[in-house]
Amino acid sequence: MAKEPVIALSGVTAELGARPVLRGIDLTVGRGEVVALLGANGSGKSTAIRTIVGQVPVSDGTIELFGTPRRAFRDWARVGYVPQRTTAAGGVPATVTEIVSSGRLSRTRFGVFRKADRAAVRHALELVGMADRARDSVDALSGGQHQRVLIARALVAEPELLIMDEPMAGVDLASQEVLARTLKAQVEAGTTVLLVLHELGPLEPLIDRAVVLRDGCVLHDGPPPKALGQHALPGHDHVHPHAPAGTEPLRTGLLS
Ligand SMILES: Nc1ncnc2c1ncn2[C@@H]1O[C@H](COP(=O)(O)OP(=O)(O)OP(=O)(O)O)[C@@H](O)[C@H]1O
Repeated sequence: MAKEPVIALSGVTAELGARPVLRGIDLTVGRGEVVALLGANGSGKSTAIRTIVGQVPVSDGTIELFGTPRRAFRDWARVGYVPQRTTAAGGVPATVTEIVSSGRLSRTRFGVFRKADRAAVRHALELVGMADRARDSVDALSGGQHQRVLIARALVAEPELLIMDEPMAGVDLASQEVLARTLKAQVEAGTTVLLVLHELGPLEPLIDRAVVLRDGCVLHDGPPPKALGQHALPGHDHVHPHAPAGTEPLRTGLLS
């Protein structure tokens, strides 16, 4: 790859419990690239990105971030992470501003917020269209609004690399549009993006490359599938509407 790799996984294996979940993953994301990680439920997509951010230990292989072995990497302010959506506050009452501010701590000195940090929080909330909800409790938000707050939290440190786990899952259409627009602006500004998706959907125009996992292995690494959504991918269980009743699903896709 001509571009400097921002993420480089080589032969990565990982187990959860006794179960092998990643079985030798190679994955490179170059600077400025937008890579979608696709695959059926349970294929290991979340686990793959959780190894990158250090939440799942690796039993073999290597991971580098910005050319540095993950274990030695300390510059986490360069990385924005949006986990698979759960309640950010976990039942603890927190305001939208508090959640987003927590993403800025890595840029502060000893956690002291200066004017520029407060401006960054405001700006991140504006980017995702949530500035008018800044003082609200996150408990009062819809799923889509919640997701916008998590994305603002990831953007507020102005990361060079964004890693997102299913950012569009359970998100209403209005929020999907806001998120697609926000992401487009980030990509145009040169941010590198690795994101888990179930289908390309509204983000399709932004995706440079798709990596498809099956059973913890890379099945495809190349241009995103054309005819969009899951139908384009081999492994998709697909019954043709005109197929005779009782026909076995045609296994053409990767996603099911
Ligand atoms: N904490 C855990 N302990 C044991 N097994 C787990 C754990 N978390 C996930 N797994 C298993 O690991 C496999 C991969 O899970 P992972 O969440 O990485 O898949 P995924 O491709 O992201 O799926 P989804 O699209 O459903 O999020 C699955 O079979 C899952 O059941």
